[in-house]
Amino acid sequence: MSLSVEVDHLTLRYGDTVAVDDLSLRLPGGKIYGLLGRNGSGKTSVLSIVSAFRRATSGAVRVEGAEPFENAAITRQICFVRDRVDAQDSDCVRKVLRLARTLRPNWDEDYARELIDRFDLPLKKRVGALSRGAKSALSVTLGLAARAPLTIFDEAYLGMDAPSRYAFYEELLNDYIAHPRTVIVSTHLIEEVGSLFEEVVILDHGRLIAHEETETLRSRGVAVTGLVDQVDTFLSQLSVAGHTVLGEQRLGRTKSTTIYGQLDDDQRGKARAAGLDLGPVSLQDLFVHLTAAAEASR
Ligand SMILES: Nc1ncnc2c1ncn2[C@@H]1O[C@H](COP(=O)(O)OP(=O)(O)OP(=O)(O)O)[C@@H](O)[C@H]1O
Repeated sequence: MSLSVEVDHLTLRYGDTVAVDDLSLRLPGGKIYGLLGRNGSGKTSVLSIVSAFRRATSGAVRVEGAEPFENAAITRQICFVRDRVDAQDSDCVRKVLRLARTLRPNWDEDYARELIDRFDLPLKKRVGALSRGAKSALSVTLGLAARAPLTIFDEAYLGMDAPSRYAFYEELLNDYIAHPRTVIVSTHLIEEVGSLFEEVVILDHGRLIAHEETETLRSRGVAVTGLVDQVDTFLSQLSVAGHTVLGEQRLGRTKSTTIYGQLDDDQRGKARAAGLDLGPVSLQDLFVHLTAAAEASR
C-alpha cells in the first residue's frame, strides 16, 4: 500500500523566519521522491508537517486525502526517519526494535534481523553508546523494516560511512521493488542517491523551484564532449538565449562542457556530425544551477 501526499499553499513560520512559503505539491503514491534543497530551504519543516510532527501556520497537508495531524489512523502509516534514533539513550537496541514491532503495523521482524546483521548493529548496546554511524544505521533499519506506506528519510543516513550508505541504497531499492510504497528521501548526497529517485522536488527558501520526473530534469541539460575546437565551434553556433554553460572540464585536446538547455534534433545532428559526444548532465550540476538561478531572481 502507498499513500499520496498533497500540500496546498503551505506556510510555516518560526517567528520572523518563513521556513515554508506558500508551497503546493502533489505526490501520487507509489514512487520514490527526492527532496532537494540547500541548507535551510525548508525540507525538514515540510516533512515534519507531512509526518504530523508539526502544525503548519497556514495551508493544508493531506495524506491519502486526510489531514495527518492528530490522526492516528494516518500517522500509524507514516514513518519519519531522521539521523537520530527516536528512543531513550538508556534503551538497548533490542528494546528499540521490540517497541517498533509493537507500534508498526507492517513491521517485518525477519527483515529487521537481516538489516541488524548487515549493518552489524549490537543488540545489547545502549542507544546512547552507539557511534553516530550506528545510530543512523539503526534509524534506517527502523525505517525500512517498518514498511510504512509513507516512509520518509530525512538525511537519515548522513552519519553512515560510504559502504553502509551504499548498503542502505541497495536495501531501499530492493525492498521498495518487493514492497512498493511511497518513499520521500531528503538529501544533500545527490549524486549517490539520485539514481533511486523517480521524481525530484527542489525547494529554495521554502518555495518550490522544480518538481519533475528525474529523467525529464536530466534531459534539461547536456554534456558536450569532443576536441576543444569542435566543442567551442558547436557551442558558439547555439543560440545563446536558452543555453547556459554550467561548467567545463579539459583533458589535453578534449573537453566536456555541460550546458543547461535542450538541443533540438537539428542541433543534435550537427553535434554528431562534428564528432561530438552528447551525454547526460549530473543531477548535482542541475541542482546547483537551478538553486543559483532562484537565488539570482530573488
Ligand atoms: N525550531 C526552529 N526555530 C526557528 N527556526 C527554525 C526552526 N527549525 C528550522 N528553522 C528555520 O527554518 C528554515 C528552514 O529550516 P529546515 O530545517 O526546514 O531546512 P532544511 O532544508 O531541512 O535544512 P538542512 O538541509 O540544513 O537540514 C531555516 O531558516 C531554519 O533556520
